[in-house]
Amino acid sequence: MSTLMPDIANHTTAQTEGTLDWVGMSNIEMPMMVASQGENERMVSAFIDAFVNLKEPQAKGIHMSRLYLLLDELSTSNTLDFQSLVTLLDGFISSHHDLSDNAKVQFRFDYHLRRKSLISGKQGWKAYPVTLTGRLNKGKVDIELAVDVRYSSTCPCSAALARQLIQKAFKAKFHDQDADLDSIHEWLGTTEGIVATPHSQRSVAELKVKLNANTSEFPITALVDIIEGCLKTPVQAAVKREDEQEFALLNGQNLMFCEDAARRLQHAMNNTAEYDDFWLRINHLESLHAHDAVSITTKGIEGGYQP
Ligand SMILES: Nc1nc2c(ncn2[C@@H]2O[C@H](COP(=O)(O)OP(=O)(O)OP(=O)(O)O)[C@@H](O)[C@H]2O)c(=O)[nH]1
Repeated sequence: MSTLMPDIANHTTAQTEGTLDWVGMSNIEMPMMVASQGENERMVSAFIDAFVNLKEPQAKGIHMSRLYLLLDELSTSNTLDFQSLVTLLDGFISSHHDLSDNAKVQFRFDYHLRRKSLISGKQGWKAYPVTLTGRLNKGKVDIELAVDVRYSSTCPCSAALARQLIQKAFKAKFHDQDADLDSIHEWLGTTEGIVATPHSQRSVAELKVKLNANTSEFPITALVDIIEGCLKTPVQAAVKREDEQEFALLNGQNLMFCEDAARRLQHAMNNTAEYDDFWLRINHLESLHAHDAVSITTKGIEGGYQP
């Protein structure tokens, strides 16, 4: 059947000759079974980019269907883990012999985890955006895992300014009185007492790590735990009032600029030996400004991630 059909990719030459760095498909939607350390294998709905280079200047084009069908095979008959990702990249290149010697693939999906409330013992789902990227460049495999974690950050400068206003209001109210404990206590529970509150904002920590060849399942939960453990104020799922009060306390005790958050995460990652390299970006989606406060850093190894 297919011999009767014109085969442009095989039987014509390029209108204009030239090699291309990447050719492929973007935003392919497929379910994928993902293997993540400590979790049962889980189906996710992935958006996939698949590319090979075109090293033959006269060839009309690559064979998109071959990349697609290799992804489809992974989706229907296999699990996405470190080894199957490497095999997929090998398949991209071996299905394009003479045309390609580099390949890359990226899977973007939300990975859901059950997370506990702070105090009440309730649980709820949180969705973590995950990006898995594999590259096979001149025979060298490079597998990278990235995860975004949302959290709350309260501005230390704003908190200090608010405290100053509270002190001022206190002096104005009680300067000419012998303050008794009960009336101060009552006054502190009013908006005249706590006359100002610091601004805080929803914030996003983006963390990318290079996985080494000993990896099998992806360490998604481990990365989320590192980020949430060091920043202390991740956004919550199920929240009762006691959880909200604890969250307010955690915010008050973890005042941070974007520099503070980046240094905390940098410190935590430097104390973790498992990853060959890391890159992180902290985004504070300011409520004081209409723009974001951002800090970026890396492990700082030679030939590694660039900030
Ligand atoms: N290379 C290329 N293919 C495209 C593009 N847009 C759509 N296609 C289509 O992708 C389809 C699949 O291409 P191939 O993989 O070469 O399909 P095929 O010839 O049936 O498959 P093989 O026999 O394995 O080569 C073709 O129908 C192309 O027309 C494009 O921009 N570039």
